[in-house]
Amino acid sequence: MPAKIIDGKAFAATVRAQVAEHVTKLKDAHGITPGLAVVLVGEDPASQVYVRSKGKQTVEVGMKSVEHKLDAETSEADLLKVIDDLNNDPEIHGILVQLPLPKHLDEDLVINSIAPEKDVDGFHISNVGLLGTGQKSMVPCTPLGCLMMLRDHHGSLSGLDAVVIGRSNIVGKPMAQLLLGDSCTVTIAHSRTKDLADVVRRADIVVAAVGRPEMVPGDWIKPGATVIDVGINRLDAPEKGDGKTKLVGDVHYESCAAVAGAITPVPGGVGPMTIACLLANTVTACCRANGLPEPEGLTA
Ligand SMILES: Nc1nc2c(c(=O)[nH]1)N[C@@H](CN(C=O)c1ccc(C(=O)N[C@@H](CCC(=O)O)C(=O)O)cc1)CN2
Repeated sequence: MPAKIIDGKAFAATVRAQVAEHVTKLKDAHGITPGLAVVLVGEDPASQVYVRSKGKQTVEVGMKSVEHKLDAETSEADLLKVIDDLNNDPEIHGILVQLPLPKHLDEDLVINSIAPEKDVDGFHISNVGLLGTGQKSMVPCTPLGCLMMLRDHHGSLSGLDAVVIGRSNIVGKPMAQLLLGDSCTVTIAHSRTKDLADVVRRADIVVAAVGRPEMVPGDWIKPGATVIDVGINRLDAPEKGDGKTKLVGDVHYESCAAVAGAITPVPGGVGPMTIACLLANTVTACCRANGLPEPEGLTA
């Protein structure tokens, strides 16, 4: 039987609708409008697209959107000043600094200068520690989106064998923590893992987040397993015409879909969930800041 395609685009639309509903309640019952500030340093083309999309979707769900676009040579001191002002702005409940940053800026220092309660990316060391110890935190958006899709597909994840391929701070490590929190047996695999194919073959859930185009072939996948593809790799596609490109994930879609029970496509899988979860995190941060109940089902 062919794999079920987990439609991240449609799922993200339902998350945004839930966010919009909660935003309306916050405005009507409490006169509060959640506010999200996005900071972009430099002109990376992909980052510009993502930041534009974040601003547009923030407004669409009824929240306040603020964008700070700084030039590529911005000094660390100037960037930290922007963040400090946002930390102290009562109308801003969420702050995100788009990554990657230009090389001269210290990413850890910048992220850790965001007030942890406004860190809607969940990258601040305090949030990392809280998540790692099973306490209430802000949860990184991409892994949160993956978790939502997995819970929706499986119901309970308890006792399932999960392999996360990739050990980044943004996806691999928090994804593993979230799966552990849902009582999976978790393995984090990476470029030095021995017998990677055999490790992956044991998994009921495979999350591929290595950033290597189509690295996981179908014969690594256990029949019926769920495959979550976090990779977004742009490749040349001469077959589509001169100068054309295509997006592929970290798994070889056709061969994996032939064996898996369920799979996320690229594009239209995990990617759209990243921004939907950013909006969800902003509402959550706003509720926490105002001592109000958080929306159900939008956090880990
Ligand atoms: N501060 C952050 N920086 C970055 C993050 C992040 O979560 N926080 N993640 C990525 C980029 N990203 C959001 O910022 C992001 C990536 C991809 C998508 C998406 O919807 N992708 C589409 C395809 C888009 C295309 O055509 O290129 C899809 O997969 O369907 C949304 C957000 C790095 N930086």
